[in-house]
Amino acid sequence: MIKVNNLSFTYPRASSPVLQNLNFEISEGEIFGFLGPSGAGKSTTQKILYKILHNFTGEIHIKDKPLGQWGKEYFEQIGVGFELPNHYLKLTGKENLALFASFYNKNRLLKVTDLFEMVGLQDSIHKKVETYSKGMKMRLNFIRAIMNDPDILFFDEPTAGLDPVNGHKIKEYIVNLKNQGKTIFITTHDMTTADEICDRVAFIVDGKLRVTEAPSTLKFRHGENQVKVEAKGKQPAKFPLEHLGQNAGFLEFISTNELLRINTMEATLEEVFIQVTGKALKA
Ligand SMILES: Nc1ncnc2c1ncn2[C@@H]1O[C@H](COP(=O)(O)OP(=O)(O)OP(=O)(O)O)[C@@H](O)[C@H]1O
Repeated sequence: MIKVNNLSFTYPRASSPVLQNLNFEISEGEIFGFLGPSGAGKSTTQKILYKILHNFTGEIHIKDKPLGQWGKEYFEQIGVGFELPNHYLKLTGKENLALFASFYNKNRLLKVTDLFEMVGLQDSIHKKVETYSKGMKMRLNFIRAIMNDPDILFFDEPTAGLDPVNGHKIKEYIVNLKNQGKTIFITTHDMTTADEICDRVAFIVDGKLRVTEAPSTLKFRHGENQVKVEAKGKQPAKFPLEHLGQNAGFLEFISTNELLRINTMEATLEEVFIQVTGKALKA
């Protein structure tokens, strides 16, 4: 769905590139996450993909067509959830969406009342956005991004600054979109969000991609290939995962003790990020 080859980009008047030879692909129906510290180049990459920034080098194909060959019809195919919602505060929620609806082909537009209902804002549809909380603004931002029923969605830090309940809701909506077959590209600092919803993640630091992989694969590869078994009144014991079913020590341990917990010793995504990049993500 999205193919990026050797993408580099330098801001006008900047002395060095902010993106250097990025290569990645995003398949149809996939949630792909760009993880990296502040200033790594996540938003810049997305802005290039949604055609706010031009003059990049390298090749980008969207639905097998070079990005440069897409005209205005491209904006019917994509939806963008910006990091900082830029709503018209003096207008109501409904009026805000109506304004954006005018940019799109009417045939593809989803019903406004359905959208508000979907994110639990039906009671606030006629209220001015200045009265909305941050979580409500983010939900409005979310439905604005999907109102034209696009095939490809870009979300920049979709859960940033949200409380756990609102953050969870946004994650749920994103996963629902994936289940409808949408292709979703998110950027985030938030490892938990990435781990929970992304099919694959790419680590970006200083404009360079380090790894692109499924979170579960990364956590497993960078963890210890062991299980840790905890039992009542016993020191926790570790056993290699390989041939675990034939490991006499493991079998004896689990059959002769009152078990409390068995865990694989996989790394967290945050630990993997630090191992791979040498940097903490919340930099
Ligand atoms: N308009 C601009 N002109 C010049 N440099 C810019 C511009 N916008 C961003 N940059 C620089 O490009 C680099 C990458 O910025 P970008 O916003 O893509 O990072 P990011 O990974 O999205 O960070 P954050 O997580 O803070 O949003 C940073 O060093 C930033 O200062």
